Amino acid sequence: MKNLQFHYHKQPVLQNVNVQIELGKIIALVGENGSGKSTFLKLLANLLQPSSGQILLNGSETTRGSLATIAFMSDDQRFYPYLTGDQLFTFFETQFHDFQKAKAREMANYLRIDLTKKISKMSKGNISRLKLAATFGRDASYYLLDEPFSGLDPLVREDVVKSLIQFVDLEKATILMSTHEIDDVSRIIDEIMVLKDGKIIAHENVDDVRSVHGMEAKEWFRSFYKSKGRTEDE
Ligand SMILES: Nc1ncnc2c1ncn2[C@@H]1O[C@H](COP(=O)(O)OP(=O)(O)OP(=O)(O)O)[C@@H](O)[C@H]1O
Repeated sequence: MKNLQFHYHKQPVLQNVNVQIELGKIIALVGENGSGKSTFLKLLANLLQPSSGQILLNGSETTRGSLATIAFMSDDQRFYPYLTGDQLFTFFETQFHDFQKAKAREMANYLRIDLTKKISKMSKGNISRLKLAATFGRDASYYLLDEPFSGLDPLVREDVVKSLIQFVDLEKATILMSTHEIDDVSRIIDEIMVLKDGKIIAHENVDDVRSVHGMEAKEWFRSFYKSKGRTEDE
């Protein structure tokens, strides 16, 4: 991303965002409510257009065509309510050439989802799990996940986090996920990106955080965010 800006009507939401996302990484996108995480992911997924600046994928600007390499999981809970899980997978097969029903079913099975049930009758946590199986059923290069753990209880989150590693070829793909649950993902992430008031205020490699600051990602994030808040408020 080069000098990316985004406004909703006249309200600036993202300002001067310059980041580079490499393949083969798991990245946590963190920041408080309203900091712009969903907007950022939607811009990357080409679902919103930047007000100015550029999003480059392998050196070229993203287009509708490049969506083929990007699998986006939204945090919208109103998700195809009239379909069953199985029908959803059949629909996804018609929408995405890289969708593999067998892979999606395997992940759904691992996450213990009843695919014969209508989505409108599923709990919030089960809808999140189904959305994950549908997203990772695709063979994409970039998986953009908006709050993938919303509605999941802590025990299930552990399984979900494990499945991320199991069902993605991390030699070839990147997972960028917004989360409020940094504790859950701190064991698997390579990088942490911090958004505050529409600006990326840090983008750190977790190994560097350990070696330079002598802290785990979650401790570093807490102390960093607090100190940033104080400096800006003063
Ligand atoms: N459709 C919209 N129209 C107008 N403003 C919007 C719209 N969607 C989001 N916003 C505003 O953009 C800003 C960033 O919202 P966004 O949803 O990207 O933040 P977020 O970090 O994902 O928040 P949360 O953690 O609560 O999901 C907020 O001020 C929000 O009110």
